[in-house]
Amino acid sequence: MKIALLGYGKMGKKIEELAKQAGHTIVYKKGSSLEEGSLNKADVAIEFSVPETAVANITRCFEEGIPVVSGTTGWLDHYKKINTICKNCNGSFIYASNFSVGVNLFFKLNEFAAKLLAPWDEYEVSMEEIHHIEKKDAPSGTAISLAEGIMEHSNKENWTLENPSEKEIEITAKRIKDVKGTHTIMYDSTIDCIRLTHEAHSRDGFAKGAILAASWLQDKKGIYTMQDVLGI
Ligand SMILES: NC(=O)C1=CN([C@@H]2O[C@H](COP(=O)(O)OP(=O)(O)OC[C@H]3O[C@@H](n4cnc5c(N)ncnc54)[C@H](O)[C@@H]3O)[C@@H](O)[C@H]2O)C=CC1
Ligand SMILES: O=C(O)C1=N[C@H](C(=O)O)C[C@H](O)C1
Repeated sequence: MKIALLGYGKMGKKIEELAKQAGHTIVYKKGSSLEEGSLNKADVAIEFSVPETAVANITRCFEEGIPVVSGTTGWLDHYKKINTICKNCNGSFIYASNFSVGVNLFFKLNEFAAKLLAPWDEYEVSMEEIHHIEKKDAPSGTAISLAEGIMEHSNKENWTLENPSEKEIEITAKRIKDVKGTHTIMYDSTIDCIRLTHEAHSRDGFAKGAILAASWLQDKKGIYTMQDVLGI
């Protein structure tokens, strides 16, 4: 598979390393001060950049007819607009707040727990996410996806980073050197606490999942999710 990399930071470099090991070729790379190769030679593009440039990067791929997998977080206010552009261009697109297989299974466990705990009012749900100190957005995209999963199955209507009301899920975002991504959902009562945690040991899971999604998407048209890729 011929891959274009839009964004060449920690994730772009990790994807390059693992894609080459798996026999794929990188035909285009774009970072903030780097542009190498030709986007139109790619079978598929993988976009992990910054919130400010994600929409322009993804749109460019649609306009050039290149299927695109995006993992950049923090730009989702523009998700509807991107969907419309994708449809108008007859494009191919997958966004996931987290491409690791483990987190996508964790999303399912989260929904199961939310459904199970919904009738038990004595448990109050909250969440903690911990990431490296360079991370630009808070809370993480994964934490937002987890909160959305809880909201679908409970009386919670929103999430917040501070002073939660009864209808809000409090998310605590911590930034600690070198942490790759740890998400914990807590159901706390006066008697006990139930915790569900996913901890990434490296960025390999995110990168492998993005390559898998790219390979799955390259011959399809339309808008999909990582759940479609994994069939879960
Ligand atoms: N969905 C997932 O599984 C995962 C998502 N992420 C998200 O991916 C994004 C990138 O993460 P990292 O690689 O750790 O960040 P990073 O800060 O190491 O890299 C971002 C890169 O984007 C580049 N960039 C800036 N302007 C650009 C432009 N106009 N076009 C192309 N590239 C540009 C920067 O130069 C930098 O190299 C973040 O939003 C992060 O939250 C990170 C890990 C997993
Ligand atoms: O910025 C990161 O590093 C990560 N970002 C994603 C997010 O915002 O959820 C996924 C992962 O947790 C790592």
